[in-house]
Amino acid sequence: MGEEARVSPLKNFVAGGVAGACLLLAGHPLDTIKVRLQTQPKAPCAQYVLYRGTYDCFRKTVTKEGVLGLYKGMGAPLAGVAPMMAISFFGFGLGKQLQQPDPNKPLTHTQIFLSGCLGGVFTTVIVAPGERIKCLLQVQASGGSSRYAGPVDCAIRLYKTQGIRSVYKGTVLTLIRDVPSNGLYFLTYEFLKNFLTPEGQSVSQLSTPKILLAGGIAGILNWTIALPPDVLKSNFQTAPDGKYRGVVDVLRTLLREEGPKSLYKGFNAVFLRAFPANAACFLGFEMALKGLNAFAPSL
Ligand SMILES: CC(=O)O[C@H](CC(=O)[O-])C[N+](C)(C)C
Repeated sequence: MGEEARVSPLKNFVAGGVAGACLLLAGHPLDTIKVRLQTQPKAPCAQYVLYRGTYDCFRKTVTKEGVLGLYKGMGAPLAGVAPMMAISFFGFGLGKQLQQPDPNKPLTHTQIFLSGCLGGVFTTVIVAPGERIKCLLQVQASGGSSRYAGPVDCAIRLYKTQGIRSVYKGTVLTLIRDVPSNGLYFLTYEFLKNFLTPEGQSVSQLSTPKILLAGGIAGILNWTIALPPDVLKSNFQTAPDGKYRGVVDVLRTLLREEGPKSLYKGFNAVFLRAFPANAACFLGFEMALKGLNAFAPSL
């Protein structure tokens, strides 16, 4: 695919951390809205619905909790998203390196997709507990209760009451969400980078607007397949213990109670966030990588 430079999983790791910080700063407010919409209690009739949509949720959150309300639950992701993206980019780089013994031989689309999937497998170790804690905090804030004082308190209480299984509740759904979507994410970005590079130029010279465009579209496509399992995951991770017997049970219950449209709950918030957050993410990655290539070329 016209990739020229030697892939360094280590550089990918560091630059991926920077990418994660950019992703979070640009995207967390809309993530809060997404989780609140996805998990709001089912109302007996339209009149009693807590949030009528993305804008209504945004307005009510800001009115009731101030702008900082949109950044609720950011403690866990702050400690989680930068490492998560670092691991994701590392796994992607490692997957590429393992499949590309000769750096001059371009990888196929399938190989790039599989490299991205590897990143998704690696990240689940920290994403599953991070998402469990983040979703519980986001939902408790919208429900008006304050059972957990913060991410650390939440993690300790989950662990103390039901052990590590409770902290890792939702792991299978996290894998279902993140493995294929990670593959599509990186494949889309690499494909668009090559597609947008003018004939005879190097992909490493791609302009900032084109990087933003490729990153934004990669984010959108990633969420197109990640959203249905994400809805199931958010509901499963925030449900009282024993409410669902497993992954299939959440799916069946949601389809029975709210219909197939419920699998795309939070659609507007997700897609409003996906473009800017992932555009910022890939721009952060490319800038950090450039810096590393200049200051630590042998890393
Ligand atoms: C589904 C998801 O978490 O996507 C990440 C980007 C985002 O918008 O949060 C990227 N990645 C698939 C690499 C985890």
